[in-house]
Amino acid sequence: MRVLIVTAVSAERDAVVRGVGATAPEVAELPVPGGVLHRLSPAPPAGPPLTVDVLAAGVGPAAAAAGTAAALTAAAIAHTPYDLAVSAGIGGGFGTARPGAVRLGSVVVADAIVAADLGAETPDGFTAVTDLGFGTVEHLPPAPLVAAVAEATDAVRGTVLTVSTVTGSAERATELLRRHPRAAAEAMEGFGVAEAAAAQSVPVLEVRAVSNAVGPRDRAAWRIREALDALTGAFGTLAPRLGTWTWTSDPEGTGSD
Ligand SMILES: O=C(O)c1cccc(C(=O)CC[C@H]2O[C@@H](n3cnc4c(=O)[nH]cnc43)[C@H](O)[C@@H]2O)c1
Repeated sequence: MRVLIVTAVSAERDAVVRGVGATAPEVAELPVPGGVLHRLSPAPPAGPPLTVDVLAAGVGPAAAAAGTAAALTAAAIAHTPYDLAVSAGIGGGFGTARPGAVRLGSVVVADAIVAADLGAETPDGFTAVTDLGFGTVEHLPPAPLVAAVAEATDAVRGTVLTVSTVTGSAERATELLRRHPRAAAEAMEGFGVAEAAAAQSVPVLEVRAVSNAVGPRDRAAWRIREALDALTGAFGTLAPRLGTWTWTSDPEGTGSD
């Protein structure tokens, strides 16, 4: 079982490596085009041997897609393809101020990965590329895997939006929630990882630890340290179990929000 975990920045990669490394020391740093894979081999309680590679590919969906594609392709050429690609990092949580909503420091597992700003502005408002007849705006991680990961890590399940611009106003947050009522979090890379994975028929997962509320920009209120610690905790819990879970991918990679 081989798993590729893609983060945006090195602080997120290091948080994931600390979590996975709780049950396995890092065994290698391997160059891939545009980055370095940090390889770990956690011992699963059962099942086949597990290799986990962690890559910081850069901020935004384009960097995420480029880094993921490079790593997946290098592994496929070496006849050691990955079984799963994971987008991981911190993210903004929707409705963090509401009772019962996603809280700072909590973990979100995506049951849908949605490109929220891939489309066109029209006189009638935003139109997704799919409504213009192009491509896709959504990828669905395998439901059994999402359920297993959410249960193991006590995570919230919901749509995770991918945006190229961090939301900075209450109006934008409200508009995103109107279009995506199941949105639990937003980040900037999940859809890029998912597009690259889908191109090679590799299942995808997205795991986010909530560092801030989606809404009016208040960088001083971001709780990055707490979110990185939550990310470490989540991957410490789920990494050794990855090899014990089975899942089937959604061959269409599409669905409704
Ligand atoms: O300043 C630091 O120490 C630091 C440490 C780790 C990560 C960061 C980042 O700024 C990561 C950027 C990354 O975070 C995601 N993110 C977080 N909150 C949001 C949000 O509200 N909306 C969209 N994206 C968010 C995003 O995926 C970025 O790539 C800093």
